[in-house]
Amino acid sequence: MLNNSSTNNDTKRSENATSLSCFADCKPAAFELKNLAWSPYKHTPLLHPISITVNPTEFVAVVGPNGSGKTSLLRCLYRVNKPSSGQVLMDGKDIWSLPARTCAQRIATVLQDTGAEFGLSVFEMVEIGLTPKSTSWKRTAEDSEAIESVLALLDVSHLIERNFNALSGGERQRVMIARALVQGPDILILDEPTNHLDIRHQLEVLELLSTLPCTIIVSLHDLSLAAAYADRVLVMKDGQMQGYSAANEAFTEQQIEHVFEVKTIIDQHPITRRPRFSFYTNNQQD
Ligand SMILES: Nc1ncnc2c1ncn2[C@@H]1O[C@H](COP(=O)(O)OP(=O)(O)OP(=O)(O)O)[C@@H](O)[C@H]1O
Repeated sequence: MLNNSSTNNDTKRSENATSLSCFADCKPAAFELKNLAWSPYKHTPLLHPISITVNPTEFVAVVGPNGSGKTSLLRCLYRVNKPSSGQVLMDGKDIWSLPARTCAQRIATVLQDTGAEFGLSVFEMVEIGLTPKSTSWKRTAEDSEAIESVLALLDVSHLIERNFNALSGGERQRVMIARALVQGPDILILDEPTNHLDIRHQLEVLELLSTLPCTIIVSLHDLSLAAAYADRVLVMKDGQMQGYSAANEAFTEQQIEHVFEVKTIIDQHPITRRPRFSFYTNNQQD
């Protein structure tokens, strides 16, 4: 977490960075959203002005109900949704003033619902992650080694020769995360990466992400995971920012009722000491 365990996080991150050669040149990016607003319509705003900063190596979780604007916001950050007003600055430069290739080299994404990919194998799918930074068409021994390392980290080495299209949803998701990691990005943006994962893999993936040396912005539906692994949490509702604070201060029972329209009891997990959420509806009260 941001305040009380930043030293532990830094140690874990640097240990992991040394074990992943693809992050050897990582220069974690700072992001600044300056009154960023977006809408596909002229007069109806979908994302209302948001101003936040994300520091290099920070892990930011974006949470909010369905339709609150999480994906729209992430699409602004990886240069797909052009702001209607305001700016997204990466290391002080407006991403729309930078060459697309620079953004593609520095930013890796893991998006929802990856479609069919022309019958490529798992190895070939992950190899695509090397494209933004590659200077030659020829695959080197280091490239193959990097691909094998990220597949091992995501627990999908055994699928290396399998057809990507024939994988389960959770297996595909882990392969797509491996593809983003092999790029060795300076900023990693993930849209609901734990959606198809079983509980063990949800925890393992979040734990892995929290050790990476790059800046991370991830949308999550699971508030426990956001509270457990993020440094800061951005809470969204109806396209508006409701709060942006350290993960251990991000959630209160009143705020969850306001944003998610459910009741909650928040206490402390007896083992991990992290916030534990027990949700219920009005109908479930005695
Ligand atoms: N290109 C678009 N054109 C029109 N409406 C859009 C477009 N993109 C998003 N929206 C609308 O903006 C709102 C926010 O959508 P968004 O996908 O950002 O929400 P979300 O918080 O990611 O939701 P979920 O949790 O369901 O994935 C929704 O009402 C959606 O229909």
